[in-house]
Amino acid sequence: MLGGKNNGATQVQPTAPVPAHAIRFTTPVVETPAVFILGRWLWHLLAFVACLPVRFPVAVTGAALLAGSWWALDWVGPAVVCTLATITGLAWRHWHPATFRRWVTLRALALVREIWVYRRHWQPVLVVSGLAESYLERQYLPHIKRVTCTEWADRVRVKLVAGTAPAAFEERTPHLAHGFGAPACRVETAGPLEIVLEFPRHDMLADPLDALPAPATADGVDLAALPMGLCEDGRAWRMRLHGTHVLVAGVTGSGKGSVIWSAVRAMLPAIRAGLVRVWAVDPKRMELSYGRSLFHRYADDGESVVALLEDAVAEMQERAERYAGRVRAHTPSVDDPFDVVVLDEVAFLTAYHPDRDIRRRAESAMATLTSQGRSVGFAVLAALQDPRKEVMNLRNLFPDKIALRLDEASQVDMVLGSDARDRGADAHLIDPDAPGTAFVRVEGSKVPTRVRAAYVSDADIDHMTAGDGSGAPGAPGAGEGGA
Ligand SMILES: Nc1ncnc2c1ncn2[C@@H]1O[C@H](COP(=O)(O)OP(=O)(O)OP(=O)(O)O)[C@@H](O)[C@H]1O
Repeated sequence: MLGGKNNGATQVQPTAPVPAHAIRFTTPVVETPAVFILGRWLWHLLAFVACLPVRFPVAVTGAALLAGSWWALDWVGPAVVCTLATITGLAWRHWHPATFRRWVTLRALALVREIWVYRRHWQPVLVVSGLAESYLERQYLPHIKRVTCTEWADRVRVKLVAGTAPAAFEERTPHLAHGFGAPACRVETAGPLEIVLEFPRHDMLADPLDALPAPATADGVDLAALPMGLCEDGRAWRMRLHGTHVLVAGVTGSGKGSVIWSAVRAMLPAIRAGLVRVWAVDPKRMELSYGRSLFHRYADDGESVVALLEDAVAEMQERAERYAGRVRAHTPSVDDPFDVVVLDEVAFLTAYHPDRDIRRRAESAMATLTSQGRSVGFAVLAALQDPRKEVMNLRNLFPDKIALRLDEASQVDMVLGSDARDRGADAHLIDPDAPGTAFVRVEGSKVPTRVRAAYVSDADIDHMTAGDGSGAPGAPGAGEGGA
C-alpha cells in the first residue's frame, strides 16, 4: 500500500545492520534483475506517451501536424503549418482573449511551472520541511498528480502517502510557501488521500481599491451578498449581513473603518428607501460621526450607547413577539426594516468603560441582540482591536468573522476559528502598508480567503450623505423601491 504507484516514491535503500545488534534477523535481500527494472521504466514511458494526447491535446496535435506535413511535403509542410498556426493563434487571441488565455497561455504556464518550479524542487522542499515519511528505513514522498494555473495562483494536486493526513501539510504552509518561492500557501482537501496546494503567483490585492459604486436602486441591494471589495483570486468579495452577525477584528489602522463603510455604502439605496436602518455606536467619535445623517440612531457616550442598545433590544423583542407563530423568516419592508447595529470599538463597552453598570448593561444588550436577532431582521456589525476573551467574551455569538491585521499569531485562531492559521490565514503577517486586507471564511469554504475591502474616503462619505445615488460625484439620485 505504502509503496503503491500513487502513494510516494522510495528514496532511500535499506541500510546496513545497526552495529549495536549482536545478532539481527532480517529477511534476505534479493537483487532485482536488471530486466525487471528496465521493463518497469519502459512501462512508465509507454504509459506517459499514451497519456500525452489526453494531458496536452493542443501540443500533441501540433507536433503530429508538423511531423505529418514534413513527411508529406518536406520542409514546406512545417513552414505552412507554422504560418497557419501563428495566424490562427493571433486571431484567436484577438477575438477570444479569455478562451485563448484559458486553453493556451495558462496551460503552457502550468506545464512550465510544473517542471521548473514544483517537480524540480519537490523532493528537497518536502524532505527539509519534514513532509517525507519514513517506513522500514525507506523514505516515501507525496506525489504530484497535476499542476494547473488560474489567473492568480498555481494549484498543485497531490496524492498523499497512505497513513498521512492533510493536517501535516496545513502545519507547514510557511515552509512550502518559502520553499516554492510563493507569497503564501493554502491547503484544500480534495478527497481521500488527495489535497490541493494553492500557491498565489502575485498579489492581486496589492493596490488599494476605490469605493465600489453603491447599487442604483434598493432592488439592487442584496443583503446576503453586499459587495465589499476584492478576493485574492480576483472575484468580488461579498458579505452576508442579513441573517448573521459579523465581528471585525484588527489593530489600529488596519482598516476596520473601510469594512464598516463599505457595508453601509452597499446598503445605501435601501437605507434611503427605509428598508434598512443603521443604529450607529461610535465611542471614538471619529469613525461614524462623519456620516451621522445616514443613521437611524447614533450614540457616542456610555449612557446614550446603552440606551440605544436597549432600545434596539426592545424593538427586536417586540418584533419577535409579533412574528411568533406567524412569520418564520424576516423580509425587509418599510414597516419592519432590516436593523443593523454598527458598533465601532466594541471593547469600549465591554472592557474599557469605567462604569461597571454600563459595561454590564451593554454586554447584556449585545448578547441578547446577537443571540436572538438574526431571524427577526436584526444584525450586529461590531469592530474591535483586541479579540482576547478578557476584552470581548461574546466572540462566539458572531457567526461570521473578519480578521484584519492582528498583533499576534495566536489571535488569528481566536477570531477565525481553531484551524484558521494552519490553513494559511496569516492575519498577523498582513502588511501594515496594505490596510483593509483581511482573512475571511467565505460561505461554503473551509479555507480562509484573503480579501481587501474597498476604501470609502471622506469625500465618498460626503457624497453618500449629500444624497448622490452611487456616492460618486455627479451620480444620479437614489432610486426607490422594495428590496
Ligand atoms: N481598504 C483600504 N484601502 C486602502 N487604505 C485604507 C483602507 N482602509 C483604511 N485605509 C487607510 O488606513 C487608514 C486607517 O484606516 P481605519 O481608520 O479604517 O483603521 P481602523 O482599523 O479603523 O483604525 P482605528 O481602530 O484606529 O480607528 C485610513 O486613514 C486610510 O488611509
